[in-house]
Amino acid sequence: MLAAVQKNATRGDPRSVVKAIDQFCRQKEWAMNVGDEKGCILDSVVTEVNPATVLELGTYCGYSTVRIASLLPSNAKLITLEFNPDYAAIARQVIAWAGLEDKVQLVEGASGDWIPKMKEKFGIETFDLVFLDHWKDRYLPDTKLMEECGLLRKGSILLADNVICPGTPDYLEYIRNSPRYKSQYFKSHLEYTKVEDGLEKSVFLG
Ligand SMILES: O=C(NCCO)c1cc(-c2ccc(F)cc2)cc(O)c1O
Ligand SMILES: [Mg+2]
Repeated sequence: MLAAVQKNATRGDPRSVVKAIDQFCRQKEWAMNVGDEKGCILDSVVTEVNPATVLELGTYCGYSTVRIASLLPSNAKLITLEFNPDYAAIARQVIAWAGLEDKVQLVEGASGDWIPKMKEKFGIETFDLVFLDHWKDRYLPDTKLMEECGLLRKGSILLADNVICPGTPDYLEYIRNSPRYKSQYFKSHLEYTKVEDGLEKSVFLG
C-alpha cells in the first residue's frame, strides 16, 4: 500500500494519497481503511464540525488521518492513537507523503493508557471530534473513559466506524440509550465491498 502511494500519489497532495490507497485496495488487496464511501460521510462530518481538536482512535495506515487532517483549519490539532507499531510506521510515512505531519500527532500505544494522559501530555482540554476506528471492543470502555477524564464537552461529536461490520453492539446499545447522547446512524457499506456497514454519529449533551 505504501509503495502504491509513493508510486501513484503526488507528494503534498492529500487527495491523491487517498485516491492511490482506494485504487490499491480495490484492485490489488483489500484493507481495513474506512474507504471512499464511508470516507465521504466522514468528510462531511469533519467539514460540518470544523474541529479545532480531533482524536482518532485507530490510525491503521493513516488513510482516515489524511482525510480528516486535509480538511482541518490551520491551527487545528489531530491526535491519532495506534497500538500496532507496524501500522504506525506505515501511517507516519503516508501522513508525511501527504504533507500533513504538522497537523498530526501520531501516538503509539494503547488508547486505555493514553486517554487519561491527554490533558497533561498534549495540553488538550476537550475534543471537538472523536473518530472511533480501533478495536471494536474498545469503543465502549474508551468512550466511558473519555467521559470520566472530562475530555468531552457539550456538543462534542463522536463518529464511530464499523458499528454493523465487524459491529460494536455494546457501544451502540449504550450510546443509543444514554440520555447523555443524541445519535444518528449513517447507513453505508464495508469498505470496498457490498456488505452493509455504517457510521454512528453521536453528540455529547454534557
Ligand atoms: O479491526 C478493525 N480496525 C482496528 C484495527 O486495529 C477493522 C476491521 C474491519 C474488518 C475486518 C475483517 C472483516 F472481515 C470485516 C471488517 C473493518 C474496519 O473498518 C476496521 O476498522
Ligand atoms: Mg474501520
